[in-house]
Amino acid sequence: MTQVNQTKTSYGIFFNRHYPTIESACERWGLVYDANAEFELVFEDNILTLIKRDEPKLKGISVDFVSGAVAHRRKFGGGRGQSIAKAVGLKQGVNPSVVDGTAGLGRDAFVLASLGCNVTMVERHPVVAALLEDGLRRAYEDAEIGDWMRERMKLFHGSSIDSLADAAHSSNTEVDVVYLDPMYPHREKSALVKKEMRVFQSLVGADLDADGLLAPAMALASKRVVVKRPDYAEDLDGVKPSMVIATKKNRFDVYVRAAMTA
Ligand SMILES: C[S@@+](CC[C@H](N)C(=O)[O-])C[C@H]1O[C@@H](n2cnc3c(N)ncnc32)[C@H](O)[C@@H]1O
Repeated sequence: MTQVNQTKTSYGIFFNRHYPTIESACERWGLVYDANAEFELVFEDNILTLIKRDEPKLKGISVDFVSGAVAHRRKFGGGRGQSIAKAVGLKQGVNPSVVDGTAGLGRDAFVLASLGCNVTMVERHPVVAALLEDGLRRAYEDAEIGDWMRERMKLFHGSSIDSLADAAHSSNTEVDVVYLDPMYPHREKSALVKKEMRVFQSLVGADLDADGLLAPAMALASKRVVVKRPDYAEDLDGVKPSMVIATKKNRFDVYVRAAMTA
């Protein structure tokens, strides 16, 4: 079962209008046919893929939790010793519930879910949400990971700035951690940015309103807010974190509200 809450928006995209599967996916996500659109969605080998039409040599983007890089990381990536696991406060006997307020391609959310967290992903871009829904569909059906994926990973389509604040007002269910990884304006020349990231970045752009995420995240999270930033970035909304966990190129800024208990 795909667990998706949909908000209708309208976004122009190119796709094959004679292919019912892709037509219905586009209709579901409010993606309207545009012959001159910069991006194309294709559905091949049971996978929805995004292609940048003026750079056909760049690999398309799709969400694949079953095989490829994220599956490899699940098996060999260092488990709860990883920096992201420490940042959200995963320790023996503690499986925090997490809202990932900037889901993107769901990689960080998947790492956390595979380590035992219940993760609700929030994504506002309709094309990214469509790719995530497709990745979840295949993962939910998979013999190896399907059972726990259906239990632990959900998708919500909408803006976190509104939905986190709404959830905080009306919440009966406790959210331990809000995780944020907004797109940061890249300082490297675009040719140096990894090819796949280039397609993704040109699709979603820089999240210039990211500072507005911190206050609703702090209102919702009962234990902590974790913000992933490039090492050279300033603090989100100018607010100093309680602690910082540094990795090679990034850091996790942790805003602690309460101790993490089982
Ligand atoms: C850098 S990507 C996140 C990558 C993700 N951590 C991963 O591991 O794949 C940022 C994503 O957050 C989304 N986003 C930014 N601001 C948002 C908001 N206020 N509400 C919902 N989604 C948001 C963007 O559309 C983009 O897809």
